[in-house]
Amino acid sequence: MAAELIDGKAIAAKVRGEVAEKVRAFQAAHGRAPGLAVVRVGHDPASEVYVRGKIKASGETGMVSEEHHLPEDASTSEVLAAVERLNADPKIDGILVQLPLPKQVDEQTVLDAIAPAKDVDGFHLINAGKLLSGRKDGVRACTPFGIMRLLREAGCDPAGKRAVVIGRSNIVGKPMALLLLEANATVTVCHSRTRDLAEEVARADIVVAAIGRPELVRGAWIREGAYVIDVGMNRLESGKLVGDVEFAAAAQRAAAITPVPGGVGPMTIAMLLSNTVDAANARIAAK
Ligand SMILES: Nc1nc2c(c(=O)[nH]1)N[C@@H](CN(C=O)c1ccc(C(=O)N[C@@H](CCC(=O)O)C(=O)O)cc1)CN2
Ligand SMILES: [Mg+2]
Repeated sequence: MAAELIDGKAIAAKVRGEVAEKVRAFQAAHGRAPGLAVVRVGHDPASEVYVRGKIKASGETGMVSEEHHLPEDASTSEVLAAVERLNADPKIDGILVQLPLPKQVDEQTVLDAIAPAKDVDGFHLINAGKLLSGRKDGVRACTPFGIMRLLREAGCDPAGKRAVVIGRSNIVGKPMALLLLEANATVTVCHSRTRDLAEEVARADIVVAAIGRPELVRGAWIREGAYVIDVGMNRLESGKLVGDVEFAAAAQRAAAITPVPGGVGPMTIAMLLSNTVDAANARIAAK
């Protein structure tokens, strides 16, 4: 393997250390720890694991966290009522609603009900709009924000580079493209209808794959010396977890690449904690 491995686990541990330092300072100044509330609806097994990870990691930084679990058949109004209670709770600085939600729940209505100042996932329309309009005071979505940190730690300055983002979801692809643009990259967003994905990828100095198709991005497409970030998490029938990039072949050509697992995933949780302590400080400053 020629490429440097971008170790998301190690970088996430470093971010958590920085967050713990900020939590100590917050506690000393305000006599309480920042508070995070996680709303989980139903019994999605992966969500159970991720939420447990979020609660555990927040506790390890010294934050206070609580999980609010609603039944599988909860209505949009019931989820909204839980969010409203948390919006009004002065001990809570950050709220997130774990996705996906059961199909009867209107996801965007729920996300837009979270007070923007407590929206530590950065999915509220106001925070998405602030990112779009170049405002620095909004909350940035955790996965793309974590990827910007991974690139920085790998020594990649996106300014002037060609970046290709594969995937156009609201939680990864679109905010990723905007963060790369903010960092002065020349950004192309590709998706399932892109005519020649191989050609687009071959031109890219930075590739962010977030399309959810196992090993769609072939190693031979990667430009020599590119930075490759794999957001994909695809569980094969064999039980093996693979990304959206053909890892071994891509690593022969890339300058640096993230593994799956142990790349982007751990950063999502670390950046959530970072957003929460920042939200706690911003709420105090706004009083
Ligand atoms: N409200 C939110 N919902 C969801 C988000 C989100 O950011 N906010 N992102 C994903 C799930 N997610 C966090 O919530 C998440 C996914 C994966 C990982 C992770 O560390 N993955 C491991 C591999 C895990 C495995 O073996 O299955 C890794 O990549 O190393 C962390 C967080 C959707 N929902
Ligand atoms: Mg729905």
